[in-house]
Amino acid sequence: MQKQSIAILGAGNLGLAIYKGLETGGLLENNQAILTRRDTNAIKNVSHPATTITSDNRKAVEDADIIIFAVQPKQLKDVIDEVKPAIHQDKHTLISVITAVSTEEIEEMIGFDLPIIRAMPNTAIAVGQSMTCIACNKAGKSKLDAVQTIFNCVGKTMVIEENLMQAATVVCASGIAFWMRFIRATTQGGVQLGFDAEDAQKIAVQACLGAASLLNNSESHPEQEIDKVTTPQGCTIAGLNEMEHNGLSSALIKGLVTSYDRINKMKKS
Ligand SMILES: NC(=O)C1=CN([C@@H]2O[C@H](COP(=O)(O)OP(=O)(O)OC[C@H]3O[C@@H](n4cnc5c(N)ncnc54)[C@H](OP(=O)(O)O)[C@@H]3O)[C@@H](O)[C@H]2O)C=CC1
Ligand SMILES: O=C(O)[C@@H]1CCC=N1
Repeated sequence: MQKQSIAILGAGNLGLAIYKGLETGGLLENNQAILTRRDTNAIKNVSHPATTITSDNRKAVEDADIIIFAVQPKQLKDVIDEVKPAIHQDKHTLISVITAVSTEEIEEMIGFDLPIIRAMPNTAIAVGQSMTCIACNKAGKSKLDAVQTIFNCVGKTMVIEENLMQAATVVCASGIAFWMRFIRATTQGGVQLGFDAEDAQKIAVQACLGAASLLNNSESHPEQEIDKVTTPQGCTIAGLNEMEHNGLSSALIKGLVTSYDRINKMKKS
């Protein structure tokens, strides 16, 4: 890939996680990163020499080829108004990781056609394990491969239709929080059964990783793997059925749908 400057406008939780991913994925060896936020003192533990930290969004855009918008949804319009004069159709590729804002809405805010990619990574991007769902506007199709190459360095990618971006936000991005709660609850159970918290968490994390790897490394289905664990009249089926009597699968599905519906409300507010 030809040397490029990547500006992340809004180096908060996700913006910094993306930056860390670019660093650990080796993308800063040949490329430059520019990080912005208003309170630049809050950007900690950034020492890679190929990095500039600034609160000047417009200068960042002038100096960048790829611009990643990573501010909160309500902050986007002001940021776009600020940087619009520095955006050039033939120079810039815009990537937005912002929830509930379509490529069409971004195009309208900017006022002219240019490549816009919506990417929905998750915070595991910091450790190179994101799933990043990607969609684009018409002009963005020519940049899709290049953007996918970047996100492939920090996990896996899936190109999707933009109308699935809301579902991707819930399953992929919010998914990190949902799995964390599952791991935490397992840890709490482990503590009640006798492990100290540190050991209980280690076991919960490795069991979670193991379950994911079983599916990741084969064509298997979760129920096939469950059948291999559940000895007749054994402890696993007893525990699993108790969880289902208490609505485990139903609670998860309802939670996903509630998150999805919340995005619709964010769109209207
Ligand atoms: N967190 C996550 O896991 C995910 C988040 N997203 C989306 O990513 C976006 C960011 O989320 P998240 O990182 O959690 O939010 P944060 O609030 O942590 O980050 C937003 C950052 O934007 C900065 N910011 C605000 N206004 C400006 C401005 N005018 N110029 C430059 N920087 C500015 C803020 O810093 P300061 O106030 O100092 O300027 C802040 O650091 C959201 O749209 C969210 O929907 C998507 C997927 C996952
Ligand atoms: O909670 C949120 O709204 C954002 C989007 C997905 C993860 N964090």
